[in-house]
Amino acid sequence: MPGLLASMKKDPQVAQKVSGIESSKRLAAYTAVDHHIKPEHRVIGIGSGSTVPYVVERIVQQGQEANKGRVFIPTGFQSRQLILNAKLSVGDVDEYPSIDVTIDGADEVDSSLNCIKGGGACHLREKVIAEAAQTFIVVADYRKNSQSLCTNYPPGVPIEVVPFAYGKVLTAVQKSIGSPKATLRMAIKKAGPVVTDNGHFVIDAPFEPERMQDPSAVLRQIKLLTGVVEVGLFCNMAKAAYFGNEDGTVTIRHADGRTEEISGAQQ
Ligand SMILES: O=C(CO)[C@H](O)[C@H](O)COP(=O)(O)O
Repeated sequence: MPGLLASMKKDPQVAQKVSGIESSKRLAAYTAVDHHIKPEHRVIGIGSGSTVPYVVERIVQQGQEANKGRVFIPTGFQSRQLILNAKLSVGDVDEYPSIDVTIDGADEVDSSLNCIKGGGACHLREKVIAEAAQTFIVVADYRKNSQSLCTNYPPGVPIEVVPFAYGKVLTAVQKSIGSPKATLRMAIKKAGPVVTDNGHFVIDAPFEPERMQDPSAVLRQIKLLTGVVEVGLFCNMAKAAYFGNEDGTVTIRHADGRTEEISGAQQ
């Protein structure tokens, strides 16, 4: 899509909006790093997506001394490249099963901090790295801040499946789980389906927002289907979510129900 983005950016109004969204992502990421990546943290999980590069950028700004002796655990190919390009040390969760803090993006976050993740098809590793962390923090722009899941993210819930079982799982998701419009995610610059970093396919399952009043129940139902590897519903996992706003403020929602509006980090 780079051609489309380039032509959109030529329209001044669209260009302003795009750069507004980018600066909202950066604001959320910088503020979350300032609040949660402390000198004593040695093992840090790095998520995937377009907001996370700003997380790595801010961590690099903490300086070589702060990052000496730290190891960064990626959630997929993209975040591994980010870590390597930033000249930070990379590790894997099998060597470091206990992570101090993981910071990751999200596709949608509800008022209880339940998240839809997997827009980049990385949600299996993302969930492992989030679960391994003592503190899991979400960073996103204001568009992801929602009351109820499946309101602002039309593709719905990403479901990673083993390839040979996709037809059976897709039919079950459509007919038994209640997502009649669920589809197999197709690749854009490759003929055929998206293949994850783990060699699996992804089904995107939109649900009515009412169904998402209890996302844990939907998660349990989908996870019980044989052939499902992981579901992009992250329920009761995040300690806080940071949303960058267009006016330069950051909305922080905490797991205990508190919400703060603060000025974003100095850039
Ligand atoms: O879950 C993810 C990838 O699997 C991403 O964290 C999610 O898609 C958010 O990405 P972005 O920061 O580009 O909005």
